[in-house]
Amino acid sequence: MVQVTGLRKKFGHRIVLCDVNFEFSTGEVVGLVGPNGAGKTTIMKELLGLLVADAGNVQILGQPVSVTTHTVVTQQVGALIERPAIYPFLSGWQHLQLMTNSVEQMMWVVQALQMTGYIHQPAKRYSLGMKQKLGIAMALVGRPQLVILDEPMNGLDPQSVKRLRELIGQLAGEGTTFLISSHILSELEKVIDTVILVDQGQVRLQRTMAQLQESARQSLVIQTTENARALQILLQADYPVIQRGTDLIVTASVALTPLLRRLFAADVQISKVDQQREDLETVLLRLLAEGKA
Ligand SMILES: Nc1ncnc2c1ncn2[C@@H]1O[C@H](COP(=O)(O)OP(=O)(O)OP(=O)(O)O)[C@@H](O)[C@H]1O
Repeated sequence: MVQVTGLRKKFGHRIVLCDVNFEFSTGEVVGLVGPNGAGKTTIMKELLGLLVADAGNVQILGQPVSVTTHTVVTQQVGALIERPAIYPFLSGWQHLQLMTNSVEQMMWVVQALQMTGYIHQPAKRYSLGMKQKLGIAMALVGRPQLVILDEPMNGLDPQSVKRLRELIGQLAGEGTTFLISSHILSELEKVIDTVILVDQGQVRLQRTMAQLQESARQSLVIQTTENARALQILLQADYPVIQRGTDLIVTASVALTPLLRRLFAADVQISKVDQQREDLETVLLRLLAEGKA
């Protein structure tokens, strides 16, 4: 669906993208993540042919994209980059009419994003979240094959975030491909299949969620009535254990029974045992730090 090779971009003397390469397939939901200023929005703008590239190629559905060649973008791609472009005196409905002739599709998206109550009001009366939903609706209403969303959860209430997540899942199930940037990794990880991590204008890693889950470290959280003694027993037995507040954390995947047996043998009372797995944010931060090291 999307293929990016050797993409480079400078703003003045500042290198913002240096040799960006990635690709993904039809039906994938791809998360584009990275620190502030990493280059995510610049990559999205390059994909849409909105910025001149200094070098490299972008192809969508096998067709080249640049500032002068973007037929495939106008026909097959829906996008919301930074803030939605909204005309204050037009209603939400009139904005949707700019994107499609299909009343059926307009009704579908208004209902799906729960915008029925205000869709006929002038957009100047919309709140930040209402404008954001309109921007998302405009990206989706033409039922494009590829949808590019830059921080789509910005300004949305929890119910709308959930609704958007369900909608992305439903459309992806029907074959729509998504590229979504977000800093809310806890939300993003619920919907994406693949992560592309960008830092300082380079792709640091591209992994499927299944691969990341495999590399997520497990830890064991234990609470006892005598943490100091329990800590000593576990350290003596060479367990990698630290104390954090009232928790003892064993920072590796270990067999539970022998560990508990040691504590029972010393008459330590255990009040909680919990297996935890690193979330997406922790795994990515760790992989990024390991890569830099
Ligand atoms: N029009 C521009 N002129 C000059 N510098 C720019 C311009 N647009 C972006 N930059 C710079 O390019 C770098 C990458 O910006 P970009 O917006 O792509 O980052 P980002 O990963 O989307 O960040 P954020 O998560 O904060 O949105 C930043 O250092 C930014 O200051």
